[in-house]
Amino acid sequence: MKANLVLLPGDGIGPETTAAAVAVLRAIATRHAHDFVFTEHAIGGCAIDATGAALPAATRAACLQADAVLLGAVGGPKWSDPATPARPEQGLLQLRAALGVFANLRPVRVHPRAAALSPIKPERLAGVDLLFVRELTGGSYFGARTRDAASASDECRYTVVEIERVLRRAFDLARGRRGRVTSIDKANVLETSRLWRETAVRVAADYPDVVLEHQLVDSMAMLLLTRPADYDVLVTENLFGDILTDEAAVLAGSLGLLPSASLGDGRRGLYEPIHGSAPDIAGRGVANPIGSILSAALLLRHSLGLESEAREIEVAVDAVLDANELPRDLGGQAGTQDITAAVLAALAHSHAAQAAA
Ligand SMILES: NC(=O)C1=CN([C@@H]2O[C@H](COP(=O)(O)OP(=O)(O)OC[C@H]3O[C@@H](n4cnc5c(N)ncnc54)[C@H](O)[C@@H]3O)[C@@H](O)[C@H]2O)C=CC1
Ligand SMILES: CC(C)CC(=O)C(=O)O
Ligand SMILES: [Mg+2]
Repeated sequence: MKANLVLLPGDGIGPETTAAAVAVLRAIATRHAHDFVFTEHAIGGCAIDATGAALPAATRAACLQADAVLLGAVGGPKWSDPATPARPEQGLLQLRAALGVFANLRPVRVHPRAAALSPIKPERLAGVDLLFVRELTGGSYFGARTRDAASASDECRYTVVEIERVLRRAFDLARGRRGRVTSIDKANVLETSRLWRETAVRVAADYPDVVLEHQLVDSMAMLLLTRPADYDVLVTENLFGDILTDEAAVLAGSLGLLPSASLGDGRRGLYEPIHGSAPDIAGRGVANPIGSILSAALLLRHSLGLESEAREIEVAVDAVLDANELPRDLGGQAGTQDITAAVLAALAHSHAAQAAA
């Protein structure tokens, strides 16, 4: 298969973790005779430095032409001064909107090796297999902002169309899983959440085979850590999903492990680990690349339809953790390149085993 893949390494650890994911994609391409053409573009702080814009026109145009986009992370202290007019994070929001990727899938699985390092009791982690579906192009990240000397505001606005399409995506995904959707809102206070809940009830009528429950976001934040195995698909608005998924990383053992796929109506997607640019460890070769590598697996699955290649990567990552080859955020000594080399070795091992069979 020929595929045009745009790489946006971005800032901080983004270039380090993206290089790891690209090495894995190249290995998969070689093994399966796929023709993946990689083109790199700037986004975020590095793009501001180079062009003055967080999402340069050339980057935007390339992404709109791509089969899929793989992003590292954006942002960092250099561009965080409140007086800075261009924000790296704004470039990412603009890209998500331009691509129309309204559904951000964030799977959370708990590998036993990582679970042993989680602060959560092991018996609570048994069987945890979550899929967050976070609304990605609406809500307070995209509402009008105001600021004067004495006050500031961020509008949170949702249309029925925006809510319904992401809920339908969650219900569709639940059908291929354990058939349970938990819709998370703050309907006891927020009008957007009341609209969200009403819409969820209406959409659920079209999915009699899927069980819908509602959960208020504050208690959900607690239940996620106390009863994580009780949940299947969790769907929520942009801000709540951003926060709850970083919290869910505690279940998995580290923020560095979790991937994401951002999808719209078509096959083109934006793939990125859920973590940020981690300026505290950038440039030291210690970032955990697994979130990026697993995002590459999601790219193969969702944008290119290469399910078995995606599974190969996921199995290889599991094999590395099984072998106790752990990055520093999981208490080990392995650097970014060590983990990358270990995943490539696990892939080569499985390819050799397949060839011998
Ligand atoms: N998608 C994106 O591009 C995102 C960008 N950001 C930006 O990143 C910058 C830093 O934000 P923070 O709040 O510090 O969040 P962060 O996710 O970058 O880091 C939080 C903590 O997790 C650690 N961490 C994150 N990824 C890791 C990895 N792969 N391996 C090992 N440790 C890892 C970091 O070292 C840090 O201690 C900010 O400018 C923020 O706006 C934050 C989240 C998402
Ligand atoms: C715009 C991003 C920095 C927001 C974020 O933290 C995320 O999408 O995970
Ligand atoms: Mg986040």
